[in-house]
Amino acid sequence: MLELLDITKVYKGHKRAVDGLTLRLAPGLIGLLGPNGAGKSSLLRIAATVTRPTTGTVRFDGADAVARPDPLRRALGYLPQDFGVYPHLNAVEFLTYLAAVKGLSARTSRTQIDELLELVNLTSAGRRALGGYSGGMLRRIGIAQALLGDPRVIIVDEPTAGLDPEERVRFRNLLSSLAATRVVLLSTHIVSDVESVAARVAVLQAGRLRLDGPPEEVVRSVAGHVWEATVPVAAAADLQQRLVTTRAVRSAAGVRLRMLSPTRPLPDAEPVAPDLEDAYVGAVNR
Ligand SMILES: Nc1ncnc2c1ncn2[C@@H]1O[C@H](COP(=O)(O)OP(=O)(O)OP(=O)(O)O)[C@@H](O)[C@H]1O
Repeated sequence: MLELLDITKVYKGHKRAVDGLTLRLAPGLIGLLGPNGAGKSSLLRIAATVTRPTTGTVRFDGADAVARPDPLRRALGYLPQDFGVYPHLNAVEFLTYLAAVKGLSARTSRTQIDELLELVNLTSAGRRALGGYSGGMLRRIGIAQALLGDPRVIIVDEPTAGLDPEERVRFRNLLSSLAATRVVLLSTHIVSDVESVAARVAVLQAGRLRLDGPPEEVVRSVAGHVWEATVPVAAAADLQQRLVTTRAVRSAAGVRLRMLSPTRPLPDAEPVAPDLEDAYVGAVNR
């Protein structure tokens, strides 16, 4: 449905932010994971037709969406990382304005705004000026605006930043249910945002795809390479410098280190089953 084909993005005077990347998206939740600067936002801006790729093609339903972006724009809900609001408008006024920009009729807009405020749990705050909203509330308004017009393609850039744990779970479940019939592309550097809900996980590092597949398959990329050992507190910091560690948990006995290594990294290290966090750390350290 949405295809990003051999996409490269070079900013003036910079290295390649996206480097020859191909991603074909079908309905379902796709988690785009990557550390800061990996190129996630650049790729999402290209997919959302906000930026043009330096080279490469975006296709939507088979048609060129770089040359003719309107069909994709009409089908799209996008939450950019730096989403801003008009502080003097209240939520209903702000969403009404955006609904008009999207071309929704006044009646559809009223119904949808009521439903969306309910969905993001902001009905009672709908008439308050956005300037007085907390970071989490603004994020939820950002999510609501992305869903205006019932888009077939939903692109959300680090949508859980600033949400509290309860809101994160709510939001994960919401996107997961939307993904039953829609393309949902979500970027994050937090593995747990996508771990239980993504049908597909793509790991981006330095503008390139390092891993791409269903979570079970991605996890298999580090099978046999994950180890755990308890080490003295005094030795832990040095070992964490020398080894690729995916977790360090303090206990009464010392520090339980979880490490990635093709061979046993310490004499008393035990092999353990890998998880998505291990696969992610493995891919970005390769
Ligand atoms: N408008 C721009 N002009 C110049 N360089 C840019 C621009 N936008 C991004 N970059 C650079 O491109 C690279 C990728 O940035 P991008 O924001 O796409 O990564 P990211 O994975 O989204 O990271 P983050 O999570 O920190 O936003 C970085 O080196 C960044 O400095």
